[in-house]
Amino acid sequence: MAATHALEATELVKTYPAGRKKPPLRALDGLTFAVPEGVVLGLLGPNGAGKSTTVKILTTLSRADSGTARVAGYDVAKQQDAVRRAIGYVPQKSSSDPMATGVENLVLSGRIFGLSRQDAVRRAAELLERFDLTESADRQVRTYSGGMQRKLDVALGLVHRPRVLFLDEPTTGLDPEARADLWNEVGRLAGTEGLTVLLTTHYLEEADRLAGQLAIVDRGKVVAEGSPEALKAELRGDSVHVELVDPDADGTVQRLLSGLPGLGEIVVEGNTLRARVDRGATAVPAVLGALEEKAIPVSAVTVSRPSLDDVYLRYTGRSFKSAEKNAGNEEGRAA
Ligand SMILES: Nc1ncnc2c1ncn2[C@@H]1O[C@H](COP(=O)(O)OP(=O)(O)OP(=O)(O)O)[C@@H](O)[C@H]1O
Repeated sequence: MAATHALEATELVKTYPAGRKKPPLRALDGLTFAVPEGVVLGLLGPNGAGKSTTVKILTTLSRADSGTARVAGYDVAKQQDAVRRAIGYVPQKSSSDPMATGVENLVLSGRIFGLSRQDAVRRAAELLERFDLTESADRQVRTYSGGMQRKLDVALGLVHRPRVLFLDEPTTGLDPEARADLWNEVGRLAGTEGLTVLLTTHYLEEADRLAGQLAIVDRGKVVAEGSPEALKAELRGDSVHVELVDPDADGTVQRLLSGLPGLGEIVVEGNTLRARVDRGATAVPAVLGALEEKAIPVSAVTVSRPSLDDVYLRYTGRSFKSAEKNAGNEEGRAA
């Protein structure tokens, strides 16, 4: 069945019980997005934003309280078997058997998906080649590096030739080189093989690099959607970041700068001040002058083109870093 969209989520709501006498936690609060075939969709959000809950619903491991979702054209609530056949799922934790070899893991997985022994062996060889693991095919997986294990995990998700692949935080814990290697592999899968990929991540750089389309998730909702380039291009002008020597405890800096012309979206978090300006070259002297006049010491200033962090800030009112930091302490969102 040809799908207009390979992935489609409409107004998904999911609540979890939050314990005695507490209102239920609203993990998804009307989450909506749509992705055409062959695109890498990045679901970007801090811990607790609702990414894993979304993936669980789309892979039929969990049910939404309300709303609908379709994967490869199939309804996740009503056509679960068809959805399961159409998807590959690479969980955060490896599903390979560390005591078995790479090729044994792949062949077993192929057999579970119903391939004949001969087809499973052929598919395993193809995938080992594809992920540059042929030389290590006969070694136990426990001897693999982190990057090799992750590549094998992705290969395991592809054994049955799915149309949509789910990657849950695929590069967490990998060193920069292994991360870049996996980024190349994933980019190739979508680019040359027409696979649709849903990738969850809390790395801004990963989202920027890999996602053809990005959905920024915050508190159970998609707050912004588009290609990373388009989202950044919507923010005109420059970003100014000022590191203050002391935190702006009483809001003096915020008030002071709010009065300056040409400065918008001023956010002060601890020692860091961020603002959007039409032109960095003219705004910086004005900002520094105003701070100096009030004897507020500054340790560093940078001017840059808008980043995804600025996009996040624009739509949520907080920086990505502070949202990550606070995610663990948050009381949760009452339903
Ligand atoms: N089984 C559960 N029972 C109760 N609360 C849950 C359950 N699963 C998730 N939650 C809560 O729902 C919210 C969304 O969680 P979810 O795991 O979807 O977020 P996430 O964006 O994937 O974060 P992470 O990057 O940490 O996996 C969080 O506040 C989380 O604590």
